[in-house]
Amino acid sequence: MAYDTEKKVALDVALAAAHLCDRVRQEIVPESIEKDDRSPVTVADFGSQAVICQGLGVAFPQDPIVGEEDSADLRSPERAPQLQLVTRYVQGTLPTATPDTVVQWIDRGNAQGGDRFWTLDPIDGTKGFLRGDQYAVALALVEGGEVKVGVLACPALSFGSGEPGLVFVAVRGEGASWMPLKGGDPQPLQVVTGAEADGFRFVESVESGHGDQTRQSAIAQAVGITQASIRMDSQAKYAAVAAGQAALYLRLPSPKTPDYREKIWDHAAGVLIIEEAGGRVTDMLGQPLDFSQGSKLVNNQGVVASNGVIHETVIAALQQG
Ligand SMILES: Nc1ncnc2c1ncn2[C@@H]1O[C@H](COP(=O)(O)OS(=O)(=O)O)[C@@H](OP(=O)(O)O)[C@H]1O
Ligand SMILES: [Mg+2]
Ligand SMILES: [Mg+2]
Ligand SMILES: [Mg+2]
Repeated sequence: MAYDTEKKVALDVALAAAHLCDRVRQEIVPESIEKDDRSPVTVADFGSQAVICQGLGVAFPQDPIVGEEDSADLRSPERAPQLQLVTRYVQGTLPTATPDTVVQWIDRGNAQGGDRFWTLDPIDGTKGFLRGDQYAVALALVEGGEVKVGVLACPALSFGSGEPGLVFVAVRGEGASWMPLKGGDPQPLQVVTGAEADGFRFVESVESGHGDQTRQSAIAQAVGITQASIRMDSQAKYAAVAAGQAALYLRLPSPKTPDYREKIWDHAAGVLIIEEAGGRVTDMLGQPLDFSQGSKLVNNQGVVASNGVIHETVIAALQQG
């Protein structure tokens, strides 16, 4: 099968990183460091990026990695205690890790892209991680501008009464599946198509600054979704649509940051998982997301991810107002 090795390696490294994040949250109250853009990062974000970049570097030494984090925020002398703590957690997976190797591994994620590259969000939804809510380790392989492999590990996510901890994986053309993080048989993922729109739910961010919740509710109502939204952090929202828990994920530009361009690592894995589960993902104009322009989706604004069936109706509603 195509991309068999990539899929296996991506799953292995994402699972190792997800266990690291889970351990951090079980064992300490992670402190957040403020980055230059004032967004938070934690020892778990750095540890997750180190573990994944180390593993990808061994398996695919030629592949660039476009990752969210950068070790510059850890290298200053006053951050030495945090770097020690990151190193201790990385040693849980890679016993020979030292502060020096950890920063080198993290900085493998500083690449710009290319024809074939990986994109990594070591913790998507850091605010959710800090709050004790949803977060995801998100890893995707992009080739020729197309996402080919996507993995989302969601340590806090469960369906119904199941135990928390799920992983989602897709390979282009080969479908999408999920399994428990602790192991088990893969189960196919399929978007919801059967019900009438008034039985559908939609998902949106917890953080009001990452979208336009007023407009998102209005659009959902315009397409016949009458129930309140499910608010969830991270690309767990994509997983919810792929698994049929919701029919629609809306992420419209926030009125506070109207010119914001989405980062590729916030979407690549989730997009493929929904597409391979039978759904559709575009920007708010109905155009495909363009992953060939570096670290940002410069050619797109807003994200509409759906079960496919309602997609055109949603885009038409957006064009009306
Ligand atoms: N203004 C604005 N508009 C849209 N998106 C933004 C914005 N600012 C930040 N971000 C990105 O949001 C990522 C988390 O998105 P979520 O949908 O998970 O939001 S939330 O977790 O509910 O807060 C978050 O990813 P992480 O940093 O990995 O958590 C950011 O990349
Ligand atoms: Mg993110
Ligand atoms: Mg992140
Ligand atoms: Mg972040």
